[in-house]
Formats: sequence, C-alpha cells, structure tokens
Amino acid sequence: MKALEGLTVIAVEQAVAAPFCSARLADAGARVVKIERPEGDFARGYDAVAQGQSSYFVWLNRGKETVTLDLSAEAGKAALAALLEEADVLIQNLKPGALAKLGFDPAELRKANPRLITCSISGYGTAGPMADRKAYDLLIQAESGLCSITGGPSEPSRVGVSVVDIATGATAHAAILEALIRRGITGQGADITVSMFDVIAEWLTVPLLGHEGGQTPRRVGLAHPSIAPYGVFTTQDGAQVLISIQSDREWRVLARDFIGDEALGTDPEFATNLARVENRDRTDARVGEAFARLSLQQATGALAKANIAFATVNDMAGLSAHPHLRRVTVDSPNGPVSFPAPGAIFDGSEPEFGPVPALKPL
Ligand SMILES: CC(C)(COP(=O)(O)OP(=O)(O)OC[C@H]1O[C@@H](n2cnc3c(N)ncnc32)[C@H](O)[C@@H]1OP(=O)(O)O)[C@@H](O)C(=O)NCCC(=O)NCCSC(=O)C(=O)O
Repeated sequence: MKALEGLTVIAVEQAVAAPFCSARLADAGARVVKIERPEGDFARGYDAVAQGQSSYFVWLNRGKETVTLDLSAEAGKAALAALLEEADVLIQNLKPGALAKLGFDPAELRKANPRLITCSISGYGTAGPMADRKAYDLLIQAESGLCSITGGPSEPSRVGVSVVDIATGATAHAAILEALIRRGITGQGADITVSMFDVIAEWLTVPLLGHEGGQTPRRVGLAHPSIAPYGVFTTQDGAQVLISIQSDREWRVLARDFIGDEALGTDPEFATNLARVENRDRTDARVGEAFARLSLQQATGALAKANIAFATVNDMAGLSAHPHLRRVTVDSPNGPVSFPAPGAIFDGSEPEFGPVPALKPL
C-alpha cells in the first residue's frame, strides 16, 4: 500500500517548484489533479528531448491527471471550486496573490473545507518589499548570493540544475506531509507558505556565517573552500580523481600510505586542516606529485586500500552509463521515457509511477 492512497491533491502549478512537490505526492499514491491554463504549463515547451517532449515536464508530471481550466471564466472557476470542496491538499505556485484574485483565497477555501491543507509557493514570501515579485530559479540563485560562491575564481556561476526550485519543492513536500500528520490528530487543515528565497537562504547558512565571521567564502571551482586537500588531481594517464580528506587522522594516512611520506602527516605546516587550508598550494602540490606517479587504476587502488574517499569526475555520459544509476520508466503520450529514480527506496522495492498526462481540455 502507498502512504497517500485515497488522498486528493489539486495542483494549480507550473514550471518546476510546485510540480516537483506534487510529483512526490503522486509517487506516494495520492490522486493529483494538475490544473493547467488553456495553453498548458509553460514547462511543456522548455525542450523536446524526451521522445519529442519536455524533459522537465515528463520528469515532474508523471502519475498526475491534468485538466486545462480557464480560471478567469465562470465554468473554470466552478470546476476548480468543485474539486477543492472534496480535496485534501491544494498546492499552487501562481504569481503572488493571483489565485486569491481569481477567487481562491486559502483561508476562504478552508471555511468550506476545514480539512483542506493549502500550500502556496512564492519567490519571496507573503510580506516584505519584494513579496509581489515574480521569481524563477536562476533569479533567486543570483539574488540570494548562491551564484557568488559557485564556480571558479574568475566569475560567479549558476548551479547546473534548478536547485532552488527543487529545494523549494522538497521543502513544500515535507511541510505538506507534516500537515497531513497533524490533520490526522486534529482534523484541521493548514495554511503553508514556502518562499524560494527563504529555502535557499537557509541552505546558505554556512557561507553566510563564514562571511559574518570574517571569512567570506572564495569561489574555488572543483575544490572545497574550507577543507584541504579536497579537490581534483590528475593521474599519470591523465584521468581526474577527486579526493576528500576530512580529518587530520585521514591526512596522516594519506601522507603515509598514498604520498609515502609519513613525516608529512605530523609536520606542523600540514598536520591540521587549518594549516593545510592556509598552505593549500603546497598541500595540493604534494598530493598532486603522488597522483602524477600513478595510473588511474593504481591511484584508485591505493586510495581504496588506504580507505580514503574518492570519486572520478564524470559528465552526463558518465552518469548515463553509471553502474549505480537506478532508473524508473514511465509512459508518456509519445512513448516510454526512462529517467533517474527518486532516492528513497521503500521496503527494498523499486518505484513504479503512473504515466505523464497529455494536455486535456475540460
Ligand atoms: C512562475 C511565475 C514567475 C510565472 O508568472 P506568470 O507567467 O505571470 O504566470 P501566473 O500564472 O503566475 O500569473 C499570470 C496571470 O495568469 C493568470 N492565470 C494563471 N493560471 C490561469 C488559468 N488557469 N486560467 C486563467 N488565468 C490564469 C493569473 O491569474 C495571472 O493573472 P493576472 O493576475 O491577471 O496577471 C510566477 O507564477 C511566480 O513568481 N510564481 C511563484 C514562484 C515560482 O513558483 N516560480 C517558478 C518556479 S519554477 C522555476 O523557477 C523555473 O522553472 O525556473
């Protein structure tokens, strides 16, 4: 049995943030009815790489029903109102205030259906000088400062996936599950608001405290700003390997068993993480010399033997062929599409998800 079987979720949603959340609810067995504007969720047009359909849309809308409703017309409003009378959850990410303006204010809806849990996603929350602003992922990545700590020294960078949207959707998902647990005890619905800015600001706690404590983080590319050695090294045969030394004990092991210089492990200039970060260039040079003497196979063999954490540096071809990539296959209007399965495995069983819906008028 799936956890949310028997529950109905109405999703007035678009793009990534809310659809990520409602996809998880559908995965858990809820009936999710997605309301699309007459021309459809604009994420249907983001690309055409998944059997001629949008990769975003296919990924984020499996297992949902969909119906297009013109919510500015009486028939569309009546259809949504009827759905909401019986619903357990409403999730929405229209521009701030838009759904209430259309006649669907969360507090009013709960008067008719006190068990209703509403979850509204916005860029900047419900109060404050920017509460009315529209928001997209990269805009919040930039506004929050996330881009300023991402990338190499020369320029800031976007995190390569829509991390703010995904983090926001995951936060909304957890909050809705909490509200459902509480409702099981009290019988009362809940009003949840989740702002993209709040979500990523919390994720930025470590660099923010660094800045406020006098250590504004530097952009260090494929390395770690406050731990060393923690970065990429090149083997004799030109392969790139990342290692992560997180404790002084691991450093002593690396020095003795991988670099072959036991005294380096206790040399005061390298013995502590603070000293190694201070002397990062010299630390990396010593580690780099050891890598340069070994082939990829020799280096990874030696690291594994020394119990040092390492990884290779892959691209999407590497992920596609990766022996650890778990996939789920879903039906879609243009045929089956396979993509990475969500991370949580229930009772050892691989997930099975419902199909991706075609655009469907009322
Ligand atoms: C995503 C948005 C920027 C998109 O803005 P807009 O294109 O302006 O669309 P919106 O739907 O929000 O609102 C525009 C108008 O359309 C109206 N509207 C919306 N749906 C309907 C339907 N079904 N029928 C009739 N009218 C509708 C709505 O009432 C507004 O009317 P008027 O009021 O009359 O104008 C914004 O919705 C927003 O900031 N949402 C909150 C944050 C968020 O979730 N961002 C996207 C995350 S995903 C992402 O970032 C990413 O992919 O990247």
